[in-house]
Amino acid sequence: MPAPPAPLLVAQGIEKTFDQTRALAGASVEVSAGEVHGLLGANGAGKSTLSRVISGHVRRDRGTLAWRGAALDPRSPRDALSAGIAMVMQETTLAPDLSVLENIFLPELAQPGRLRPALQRQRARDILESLGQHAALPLGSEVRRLSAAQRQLVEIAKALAVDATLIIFDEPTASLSPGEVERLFDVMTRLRAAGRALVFVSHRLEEVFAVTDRVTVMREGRTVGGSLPTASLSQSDIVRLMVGQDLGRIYAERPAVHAAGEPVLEVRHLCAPPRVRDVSFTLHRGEILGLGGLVGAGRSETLEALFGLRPHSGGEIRLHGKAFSPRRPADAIRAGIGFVPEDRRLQSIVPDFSVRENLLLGHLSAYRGFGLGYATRDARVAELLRLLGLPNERLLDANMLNFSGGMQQKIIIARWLLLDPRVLLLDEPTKGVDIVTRSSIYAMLQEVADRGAAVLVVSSDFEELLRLCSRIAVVSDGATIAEMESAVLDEAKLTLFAAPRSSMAANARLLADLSEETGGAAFWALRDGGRLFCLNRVGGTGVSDPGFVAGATPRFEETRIPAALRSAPGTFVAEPDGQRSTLMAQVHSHRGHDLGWIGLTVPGVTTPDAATIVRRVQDAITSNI
Ligand SMILES: Nc1ncnc2c1ncn2[C@@H]1O[C@H](COP(=O)(O)OP(=O)(O)OP(=O)(O)O)[C@@H](O)[C@H]1O
Repeated sequence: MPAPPAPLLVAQGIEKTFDQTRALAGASVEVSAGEVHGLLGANGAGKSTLSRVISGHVRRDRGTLAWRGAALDPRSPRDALSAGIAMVMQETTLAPDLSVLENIFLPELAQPGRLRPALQRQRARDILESLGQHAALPLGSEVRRLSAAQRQLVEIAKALAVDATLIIFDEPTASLSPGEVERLFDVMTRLRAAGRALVFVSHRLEEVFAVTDRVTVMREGRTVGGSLPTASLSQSDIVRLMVGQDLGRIYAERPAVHAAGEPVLEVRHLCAPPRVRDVSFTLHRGEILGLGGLVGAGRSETLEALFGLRPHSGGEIRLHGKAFSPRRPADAIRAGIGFVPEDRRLQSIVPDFSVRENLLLGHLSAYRGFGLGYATRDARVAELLRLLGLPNERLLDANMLNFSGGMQQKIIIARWLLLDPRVLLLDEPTKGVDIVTRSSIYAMLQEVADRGAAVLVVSSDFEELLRLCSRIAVVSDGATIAEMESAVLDEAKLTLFAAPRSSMAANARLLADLSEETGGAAFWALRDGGRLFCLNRVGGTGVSDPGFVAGATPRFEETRIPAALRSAPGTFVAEPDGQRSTLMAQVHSHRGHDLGWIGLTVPGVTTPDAATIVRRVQDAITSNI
């Protein structure tokens, strides 16, 4: 990479204290045009505060800011915006009732002399075009109807409408699924190529390596490594800078073959409108089961229905073999179910309460005084302190807000552990949590499962699902479409299963058309080492396995590996029976994920035409996923 040009922004020795908390104690960062600069650090290191100082949301106490070589002193976000600095926050600041277009041009700065609506529309289209996202946003749609990823795109377009040169992204990937993350990275890469400077805050180190050019690492409010080229660093270099010590393995070793205990929670065809249509899975004693899928697929709503927060209108839930229909959370808690929701701040913590009070909250709501005796309870609290890595019992009386997001999350999980739950439901348990805390949360969950609880984890982080969970059930558009051992899955296969129903149905139709045109049998298969799993097979008579079309669970069956795949992929190869030949062609998603193979078995001798048709289907599938 060529040496970056003179820095656009230089922040030096920034200090900031909130009440008692010293958030920044000498933080510095330099950002140049045309780079993606990672801002890293453990929870509470001061990344957000530094970002907010630069973008005018927070006033610094001490230190200097320079922008294009001149002193900068933003007193408000508007000041920073007029200099060309914008921030895309974790919680978007959009007006939900206004349209996409109205939001993009909401800042007065974006409307010099007030652009006429037609011009606004054209300008918004140009901006989205420059991001390669012209089709991604309906300009007239109300922002409340958009997905998290679309709202983020509106924020970016809003920054570009005022021609921001520096855009700070504060944990932009926390609520996105892998495909959406890649799309965001594509947008960021285009912004960088256009000469803009980007600051990227993230706890996911694989993302940092994927998208940043340089990184600045913070610890306890200070910069401990400034503008280091990402390519010169390893993951352990970064962790060492972040926490001052090495971190062992992040994920505990999963047993290769899961010895499942008896079923604890059996969910059959659960329907909980509007999102959950047909969710089925079985959760066993002592296992960690993942519920994977895209944001909006209905996973959180499934957990809410199981915890009595959302009524279900159909299907069956069985707990320890008995029908279970919770009407309110207290029903679920009494039945031994704990729930860690996605939004810590809104749904979980009581900010003004102490850690002790927050810990005991589940206990109180479940038992109203008839639970554990004081002595037992205090002994359990002491044990939990050890599990939490809290050094000092006095911290129990500290206010919850004194702790970083990661520590708050551990306290919320511990709240449920105090009740010895038989089932623990967790929604995105490591969202916004740094790598060190994440690793201790994984260890906590493993310990809970080892003690015999059944753990159900919703996560959009596919790597986390694959490494933490022994099995994964994938939900797509409100229905489970696969439930299998993590060992036979990888990120690409999860991506394939999680794809929206509409694109999978379109793919099944493509296979059906292929069968019809060639008079053969088309199928889609995934290779796993020496085995081939057939996903859906479409025979000459039409769709024989209607899985993806009808919304039923597709059979995911092991099949023999055709000669075509063993000897010459991409060409027709005669089958051993001498009657048929098969062609196997690899399919990728448009983002390059390996999606396995499509195969076509045709009677007799083949014509080159069939191969051309296969290629057409292959391309069509690629653009669908
Ligand atoms: N408005 C505020 N009032 C009081 N304390 C605050 C405020 N904002 C931040 N802090 C505290 O300042 C410290 C640094 O917080 P900051 O959010 O900047 O860290 P961070 O590195 O962005 O953390 P995370 O990765 O968890 O987002 C933390 O101890 C936090 O509790």
